[in-house]
Amino acid sequence: MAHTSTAPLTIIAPAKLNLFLHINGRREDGYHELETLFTFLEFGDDLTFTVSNEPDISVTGDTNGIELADNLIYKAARLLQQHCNCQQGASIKLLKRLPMGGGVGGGSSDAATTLLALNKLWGCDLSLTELAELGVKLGADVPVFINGHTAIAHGIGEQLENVELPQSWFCVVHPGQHVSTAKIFTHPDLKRDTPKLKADWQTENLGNDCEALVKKLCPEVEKALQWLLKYAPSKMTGTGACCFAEFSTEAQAQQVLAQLPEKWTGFVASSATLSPAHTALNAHFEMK
Ligand SMILES: C[C@@](CO)(OP(=O)(O)O)[C@H](O)COP(=O)(O)OP(=O)(O)OC[C@H]1O[C@@H](n2ccc(N)nc2=O)[C@H](O)[C@@H]1O
Ligand SMILES: Nc1ncnc2c1ncn2[C@@H]1O[C@H](COP(=O)(O)OP(=O)(O)O)[C@@H](O)[C@H]1O
Repeated sequence: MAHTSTAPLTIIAPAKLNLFLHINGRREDGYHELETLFTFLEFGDDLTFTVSNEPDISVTGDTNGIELADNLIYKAARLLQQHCNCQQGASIKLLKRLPMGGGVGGGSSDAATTLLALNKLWGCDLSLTELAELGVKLGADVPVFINGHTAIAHGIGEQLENVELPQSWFCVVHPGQHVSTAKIFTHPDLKRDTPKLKADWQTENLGNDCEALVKKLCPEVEKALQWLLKYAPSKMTGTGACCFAEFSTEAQAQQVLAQLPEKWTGFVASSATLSPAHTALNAHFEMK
């Protein structure tokens, strides 16, 4: 049944990190075969949904110059509305914390949180599998945010194998450069020939196949990786530009963040096995 209250509901769109990212090959359609370990962070954008009985959809707040029709939040809402022939609409307000084009999946996470929240609020009642099938039309990263569990992704990122990892703390640094995912994936120098994982893989020794190319194209990424390396092993997430280091306590991660050069921004957050968006939605709808 549709949610009848029009009270605003705020749900997080969490960041993700790729704890490793291997590229195993390139398909004929240009997409790449990947193996990558996704974890969620307890840090992200906030989306506030107010449902209405008119079919209009608006997105306000920190839209950062993105046209409404291009905003992944708007695209996700329209896709669900059309798919379910839903007569209701929504106004959605965005509080942006995640750097755009930063490799922490902000746009994909915003899209996934929109699908998850409106599915409940409009009473569409699609399963997570159905939502993920809709979501992949918006981006290869959307299904992992719909699935909502720490996972290794195979295929182009849409085939998910849930895994359990101990909780860690991450210091994430954004070295101020925007990296276009499409530019990295179309670059002739990208490493695309890593063999598939063996059964006994260990996270610690696995890297990011985009890192060498992005370091060459974006010197600030190389500098951020070197800076973090003074404190702990450092890696880049996704196609960059954010870099991160892992710690066992919050205090250790905060100590590193406190030293961050002023020209960069960063944050500290713990990992979460279950996506904080799912946790928030489950808590809200169980209380109803
Ligand atoms: C590689 C990752 C790792 O998380 O990079 P980040 O974007 O997070 O940095 C993602 O899977 C990206 O997912 P997403 O950002 O949703 O990708 P899309 O919008 O579908 O595609 C952006 C561009 O990347 C290319 N692309 C994407 C995924 C993939 N497996 N192979 C590709 O070649 C597509 O050809 C497209 O030109
Ligand atoms: N709501 C949104 N938030 C962020 N980016 C968006 C959004 N809607 C569309 N985009 C577009 O998607 C691109 C990739 O965004 P993002 O997901 O932040 O990057 P990444 O996948 O590298 O983390 C942005 O450069 C922007 O043009």
